[in-house]
Amino acid sequence: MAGLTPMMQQYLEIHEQVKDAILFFRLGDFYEMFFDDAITASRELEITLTGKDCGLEERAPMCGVPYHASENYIAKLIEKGYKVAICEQVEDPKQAKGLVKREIVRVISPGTVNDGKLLQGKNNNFLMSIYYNMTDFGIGIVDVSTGEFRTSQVIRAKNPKEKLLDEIAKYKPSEMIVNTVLFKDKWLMENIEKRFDSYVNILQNKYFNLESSKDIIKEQFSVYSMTGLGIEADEYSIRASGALLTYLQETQMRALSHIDKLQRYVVDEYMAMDLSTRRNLELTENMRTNDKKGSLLEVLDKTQTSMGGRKLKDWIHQPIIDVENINYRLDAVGAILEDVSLQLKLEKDLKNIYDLERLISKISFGNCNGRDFLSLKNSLSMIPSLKETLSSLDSDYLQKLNTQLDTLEDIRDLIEKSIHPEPPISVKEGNIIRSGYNEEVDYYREINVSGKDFILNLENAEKEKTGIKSLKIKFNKVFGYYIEVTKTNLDLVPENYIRKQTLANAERYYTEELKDIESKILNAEEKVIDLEYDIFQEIRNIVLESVQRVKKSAEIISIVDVLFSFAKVSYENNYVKPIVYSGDEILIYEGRHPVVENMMDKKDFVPNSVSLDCNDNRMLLITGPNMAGKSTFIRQVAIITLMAQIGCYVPAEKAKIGVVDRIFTRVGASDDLALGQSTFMVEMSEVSNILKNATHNSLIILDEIGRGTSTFDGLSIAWSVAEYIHDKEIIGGKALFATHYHELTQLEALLEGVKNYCIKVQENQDGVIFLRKIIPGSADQSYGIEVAKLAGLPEQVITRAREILMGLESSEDAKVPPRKTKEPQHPKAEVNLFNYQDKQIIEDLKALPIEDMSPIEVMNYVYNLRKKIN
Ligand SMILES: Nc1ncnc2c1ncn2[C@@H]1O[C@H](COP(=O)(O)OP(=O)(O)OP(=O)(O)O)[C@@H](O)[C@H]1O
Repeated sequence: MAGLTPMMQQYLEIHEQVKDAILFFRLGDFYEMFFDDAITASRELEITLTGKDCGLEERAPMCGVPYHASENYIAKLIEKGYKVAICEQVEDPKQAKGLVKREIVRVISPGTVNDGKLLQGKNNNFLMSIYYNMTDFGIGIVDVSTGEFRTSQVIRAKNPKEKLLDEIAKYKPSEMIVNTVLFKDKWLMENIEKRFDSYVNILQNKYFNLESSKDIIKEQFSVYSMTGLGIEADEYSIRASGALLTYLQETQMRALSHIDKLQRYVVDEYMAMDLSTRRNLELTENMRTNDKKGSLLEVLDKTQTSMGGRKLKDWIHQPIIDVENINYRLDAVGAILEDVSLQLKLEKDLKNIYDLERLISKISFGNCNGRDFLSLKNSLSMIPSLKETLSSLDSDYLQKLNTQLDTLEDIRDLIEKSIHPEPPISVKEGNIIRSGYNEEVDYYREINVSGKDFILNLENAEKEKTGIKSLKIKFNKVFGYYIEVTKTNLDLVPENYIRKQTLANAERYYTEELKDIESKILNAEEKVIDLEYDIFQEIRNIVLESVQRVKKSAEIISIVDVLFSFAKVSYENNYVKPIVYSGDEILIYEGRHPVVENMMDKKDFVPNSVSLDCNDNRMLLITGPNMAGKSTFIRQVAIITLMAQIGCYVPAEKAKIGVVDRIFTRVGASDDLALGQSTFMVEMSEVSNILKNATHNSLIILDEIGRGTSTFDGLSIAWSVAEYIHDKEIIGGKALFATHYHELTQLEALLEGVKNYCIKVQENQDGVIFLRKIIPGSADQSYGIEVAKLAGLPEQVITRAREILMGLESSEDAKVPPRKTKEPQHPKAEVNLFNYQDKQIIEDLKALPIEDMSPIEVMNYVYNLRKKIN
């Protein structure tokens, strides 16, 4: 723009490259923002907005943040959903003639944060790309902070949209990139945007181009063809991965060398779960607070390393279905459990290992310092001991892992002998290379040290020579070394002193000798800092050649850590090894809910057994009063099954688990008002998803479906859903069905696979006592009023409710009995429950051949009747 200052012109030109980001423009010790960015940033970060002369009549709005504190500010903007482009000075401002060269070095978006404040407390930070074409899809996922890159594809799935949502739910990425076909799919986009708190970028088709994707994949992973990665036949994986890499290259600018391995996985090799099942079972987050507290993850997480913590979360979200692999894991847990002293030793070894995955990516990115190298060395030093422990454990899996575990002694020794034991934070301050590693560094350091001694000696000599006792040799950045003499001693100053500066009370001088020493010292100081920096970079490059080895060891350590965690939690909570096999049965003897149990005194939790199969016991109908423990029981069956399938021992006395391919849950009123749907609508969509996707091998958990609508509608729906799931021709999977509709218990007599169970309560004169024990049969009462009493409803309301209930249960025409209290303001208490007077209806009802009618016919009749009387 004409009239603009050159710097402002440069600013605008650079901003053109990243129009959608806030540009952090490096100016000395600050990042400055101008124009609209400044207005946005000052508002969002609550920092002062000023103005800068930009060559135009009006000053440009401007605000800035100090470089050293920028991480916090960037974190804040990313959290609020902005992208930030970092623009650095690429030449030394002191050396530059005219305008300093600047360029964007990185664009940070929610999915590409690699370290710093935003990652604190976060287990992962996924960026996901999706290539979707209505029937198939491919995905690529990367955790930029560790460099882990995965890809998969699903071809001609029965319900590709649901399957895609399941995969997104597995990772809950911070950011997604999607192709235009997906963007145009209104239903999918709406669900993605509403269900996931993710930043969505729509990329043009060229990003997903097959040929250019292959090229960029080959380049990134150093392979000659897709065969080397095992994805030659996976067109959709290639497209999604290609787009992901292109996007990363465009935004990250700097080397992505830490992303060096592509992991292909097959979606169907894992148990599938949709987002609401993950939420309902509170796998990694508590449903109400959205944090780890109160989740299965919290109970199982005894990992000692951050890598192990991430791996555990990954395993919980991806239970496996391969029986052999599950048993491999279970045997390993057993081996660790068997020997308590080895378990303790393992804990100690693991505890001292830092996050190798993040350390190595920090080193790849170049934002590392001497302390990171020391952490790396200290962690690697633990590997020999870890190997020794593993070799004593009697498990094929652990032995296999141990043989693959590289001790990386060469790297450890290199760091040991080269890096200073107490390096500073900055790599440009010196003191980063250990003495004795490099002769040149030692030589200059010696000059530096002895030079400072020379200065002291010179100071003493000059004091003696001149007789000025207060004479001092000092140093400052502007003048270097100088001799300072107070005004009272000026007459003693010898002739060879050359004046440098006059102060109010003193004069400053230098001598030829002082200058000589100074130049030696300063040169040596500068030299050694530069030299140390170069050597540090050389060491970094050597370490980088072993990135793959470090990552492999990190992966193994993370797996060992999870297995250790399973053993520790099983030991502390008395979990047992389940028998996992590929049959139909789920038999749990005296099972417990791991999270509910953990929240109370353990002895107070009442264990319960279950027997499910795909024949006579394929649908268990659980009735029982409110608060009896129905939801806890049915969820615990799902959680125990899931725990077994991730390779963990289970909270029970005995368990035999036939692996399931999916767990479905429809639990309680998880109304999603944010989704703009009513409670009932959400419930029905979830049920619909179950009915469309469940198979013979699925485990289905239904908690009070139909509750969100009128009793008859709800009962009819619950009834027909139960029939549909029970039907072997359609689904025939294993199901647990908790309900308050006592009418449903009639199904036991009608369908061969249905069994009734209820939860025992005891009555006494004060109300009910919950025994929490599940027994065969159906509950006779719902005890809703007793529970309401326990909840503290006023006595008057409770007494009146009992009266009404008795009236409803006893009187033929179900009238609400009159109130005994006199409350004149209110309408008369005598209300006809159904408000029907029509004698004919009563006659019809009396004549109804109810014994010959099926329950559905009865319900339809009642339903129509209700319509009539309304
Ligand atoms: N087996 C058990 N042992 C001990 N306490 C239990 C057990 N099961 C459940 N509880 C306790 O009872 C509370 C209520 O359980 P839950 O929500 O499962 O009941 P519910 O029958 O589903 O109730 P509602 O029908 O009102 O939803 C739980 O929060 C837990 O504290």
